[in-house]
Formats: sequence, structure tokens, C-alpha cells
Amino acid sequence: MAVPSQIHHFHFSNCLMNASGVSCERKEELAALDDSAAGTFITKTATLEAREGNPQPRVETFALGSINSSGLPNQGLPYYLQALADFQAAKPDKTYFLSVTELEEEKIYKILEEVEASDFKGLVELNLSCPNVIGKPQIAYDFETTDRILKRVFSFFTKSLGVKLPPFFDPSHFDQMADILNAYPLAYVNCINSVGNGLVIHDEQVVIKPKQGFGGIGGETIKETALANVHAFYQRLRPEIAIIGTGGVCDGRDVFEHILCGASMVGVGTTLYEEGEGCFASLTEELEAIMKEKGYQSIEDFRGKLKYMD
Ligand SMILES: O=C1NC(=O)NC(C(=O)O)N1
Repeated sequence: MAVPSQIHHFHFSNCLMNASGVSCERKEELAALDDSAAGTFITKTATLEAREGNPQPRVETFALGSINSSGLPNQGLPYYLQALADFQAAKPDKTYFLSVTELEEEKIYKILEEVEASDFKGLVELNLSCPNVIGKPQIAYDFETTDRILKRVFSFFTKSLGVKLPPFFDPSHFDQMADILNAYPLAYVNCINSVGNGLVIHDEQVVIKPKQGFGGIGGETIKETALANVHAFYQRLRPEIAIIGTGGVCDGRDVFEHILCGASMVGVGTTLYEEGEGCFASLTEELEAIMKEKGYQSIEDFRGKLKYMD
């Protein structure tokens, strides 16, 4: 039971994967993802050195989703490179994702130089959209900085690189960001990261400690924004740049809609957090049932074929 997909020459047995940050910080968590019905996994965003992240409580769910202000807690790049080498040795034909970022521009180049020098052979995701590092902006909301970073990264980086984008909400921003992205040999873009700096209140109090309760919103409530970003970039990007759709995936219908909007792989965050790795099997079953009912044999029968009104 699976719906295969691919990004460039990388083939995946199933089109579902985790959203970076959820159930993927430790090797044991990655092993559970590796053994699940997901076609692959992506690591928690790694920084050069391990990080504690923000004070707890920093992740909470609410009726329509989740809020988090984790602050990039992770085990540091060497931990993930070693873990990925072990997973790759066990499953030579499987492709994995490594997510990385850093808090200063010069360190972004340093961490990618270290990845470039490593034996990692999967896809690398540069996270340009963490909303939760106190005092730090979401990089991809600064077009000039994003362009400068990609220009310098591609002057030395030869592995397959994608970027994790925040949500955009204005066609002129879709246009500007797509113009930048189209100038570089990106393997993919991953739309979207959490909707930054939302506020969840219970009675009279915020529900997470960091940043006076402000945190990234995920889950059911962000699906329409996620779909719009997937489709907006699908409409604008060169076809060589694939799209991973992340955000608001609660059932097979949501997976179907992400693919209809143009996604080649679909990332699951809040639902994974709430239901565990078993969600990948149920989401796959639901997607297969929809495809069967509609007579679609494979993803390519409907990927990107969202219908407009005449
Ligand atoms: O990119 C990120 N997006 C999130 O929603 N949270 C994490 C984090 O805070 O570490 N990072």
C-alpha cells in the first residue's frame, strides 16, 4: 500500500514524509519514521552545534492545529550526518532528507560547506523560514538576503538542495520569490513552514512560554494557506524545481489536494505529532481510495491539474 513519487532522479516508494521538526530530532524518532509507511524522512533542522532551544512549554495543540516556538532544538550537524550514514548503509536504495540552517549568514555557508564535504547523498533542505529564534527574522521574508545567500551557496554547493519557505500572502511576493528561485538550480521548494507568530489563548493566558506565547501555527487551520503557496509556486517555478507540499494534512483528501496543486511529495506535521507514525499508513489508504474512485493510476495523472472556473 503506497503511492510512489519522485523528485528528479530520487525515487520514493511513497509520496508522504514528515514535516521537519516533528518526531525527527533523535535517531530513535528517525528510526520510527524509517520503519513507517512514509516514503522517506527529513531530519529536524540541524545547526553546526547542538541547541537546547526555547524554554518549555513550547509546543501545544488546540482545536484546529498546533502552535510551536521550539527555537531550533537539535543535536548538531555531526549527529545527523552520522545517523543518516547509518540509515543509508542499512537501506542503500532509500533517499533521505537533511534539514539545515544557521542563525548568522556566514554560518549558513559554513554548515553547507560541511554538508558538501560529507558523504551524504540525499537531498538537503535549507530552512529559510524558522519563525521562532528569538530576535531573528524569517530569512525568506527578505528577498535581497535570500537571493544573496542562494547565489553564494550555489557557487560551491553541488548536492541536491531545496529550500523551506514561509507562507506568502500576496501575488507580488509570489512573483518576486519565484523570480529569485528560478535563477538557481534548486531541486525543490518546500511550501510551507508554520504560519509564523500566531497566538493561542486558553481562558486568559497564552499556551506556550517563549516569546510571550507567539509561535508558528500548523495543522488544519493552515491548509488553505499551504495549498495556495504550493499552487502559486507550481504556477511560477521552472518545472525542474519540484514542490513539496507541507501544511494542514489531516486526511487523504488533504494529501490529494496538495498533489492537485502541484506537490510531488507531501509533508505531515501536526497530524504526525498528534497521531504518531501510523498516520502515514492511514493517509496512504485514504489517498489510494480517492485515486481509485477517480480512476487515477499514479500521481502524474492529477499532479498540478487543479481546475479553475472558466
Ligand atoms: O522552521 C521551524 N519552524 C517551526 O515551526 N518551528 C521550528 C523551531 O522552532 O525549531 N523551526
